[in-house]
Formats: sequence, C-alpha cells, structure tokens
Amino acid sequence: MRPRIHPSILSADFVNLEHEVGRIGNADAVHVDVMDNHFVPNLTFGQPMVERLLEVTALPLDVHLMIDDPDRWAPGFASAGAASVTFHVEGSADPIRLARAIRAKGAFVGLALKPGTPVEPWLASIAEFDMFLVMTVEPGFGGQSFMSETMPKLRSLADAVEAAGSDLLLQVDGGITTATIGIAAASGANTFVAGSAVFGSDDPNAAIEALRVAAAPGPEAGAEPEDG
Ligand SMILES: O=C(CO)[C@@H](O)[C@H](O)COP(=O)(O)O
Ligand SMILES: [Fe+2]
Repeated sequence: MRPRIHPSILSADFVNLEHEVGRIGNADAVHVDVMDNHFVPNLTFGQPMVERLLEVTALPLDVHLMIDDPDRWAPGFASAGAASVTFHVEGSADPIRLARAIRAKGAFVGLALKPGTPVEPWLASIAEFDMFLVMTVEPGFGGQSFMSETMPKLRSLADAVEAAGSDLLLQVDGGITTATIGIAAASGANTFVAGSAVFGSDDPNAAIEALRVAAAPGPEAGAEPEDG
C-alpha cells in the first residue's frame, strides 16, 4: 500500500481553514483533532467544524476524538459525514459497542491508544475496527517529539494484522517528520498523521510528497538490479 499521509489541521491557521485545506491537495485525508479540555488539556473544535469543512474540501475527513465519553459523541461525527472516526480506548465505556455504532452510521472506525496503553487486550478484536491509531506522543498538542518506545506496540499490531490477513490501517500520530516516518513505517505503520511537518512548510504539498518518499521502503540491501 502507498503510504497514506493525513495532515493535521491542528497546525493550520484556524482563521483561514478553507485556504489551509486548499494547500494540501496531495493529501489522502484531512486529520481533524477534536479536543475537549477534559480528556486532554487542550480545546479545539467539534462537530460543526467537521460539517463546515466538508463543504469546502473534497478530501475525506479523518476525525481523531480526544474527548471524554466518546460513546455519546462519536456516532454524531459519523452521521455528519466524517470518513473515519477514531476514539480513544481510554475514554470509552464499551469500545466494541461504540465501534459497531460508528460503522452502522457508515464511517470507518479507528481505535486510538495513548503511548502507555497496551494493545494486547485488543489484538483478538481487530476485525471490529478499520484502523488502529498508535499515538507517538501524549495526545493534546502538535509539535512534540516522536516517541520511538511505542514502536514495539505497533509491531505487535502489524504482526496480528498480517496473521489475520486483514487490511486494517495502522496509523501513527505525533512527531512524524521525514526523519521519523521511516522508523514508524519499518514497524508496520501505513497511515501517517503530520501536523507541523506539513503546515509548517512553505509548500505543504511538497512536504506531503517528501513524507511519502521517506516512508517508502528503500531498495532491498544487497538486491541485484534486474537485466534488460
Ligand atoms: O493528535 C494530535 C496531538 O494530540 C496530532 O494529530 C497532532 O496534531 C500532530 O502534530 P505534529 O506532532 O505532527 O506536529
Ligand atoms: Fe491527532
């Protein structure tokens, strides 16, 4: 699969979001960080923003909910038209039931895990989800440093996905740059959120392409070029 790049509008200019999403035409989706100042110590925007963004971009919206009680709020984001709705396992009373409710509204569903949250309890349930999000920073803010200690968790997930023959997306979010994306890709990630690395660039589309190139596996060491 070609590496998927989802720029996070958390690092965009909030007073000019229509213009900002117009600068990332090369992206595979727009990552929308919803924060409630309870689940994380930061506050962004909610469902009305998703509804309005859908009117100004043709890109799919990848909603990342960092909120208390996603069981109550997440299905509404799916009804509003988000392509995918990802909620945190730490905040949900019944993640499997919520995943089914989101799918029933026609959206893909993602399960997010903070850096310190183990994935083992969920490996037997990957079929209930379309995506897992392994947070590579503590959720709440853009511009933090990539936590490579989360990579064994990603590798466990990638092994479970391969064993199941599943096409689950494995997303990483936090500190993704051209210097770190290859580490996450080598551990099995195929979907990459990048905020500051994209919107901090003068040319966001070129930054997206540079991330894609940096995520792609290089030529096999020792491989011989084919003749003819
Ligand atoms: O969910 C979050 C932060 O909680 C992210 O989506 C950030 O927006 C990523 O920003 P960078 O680390 O790429 O600057
Ligand atoms: Fe995010």
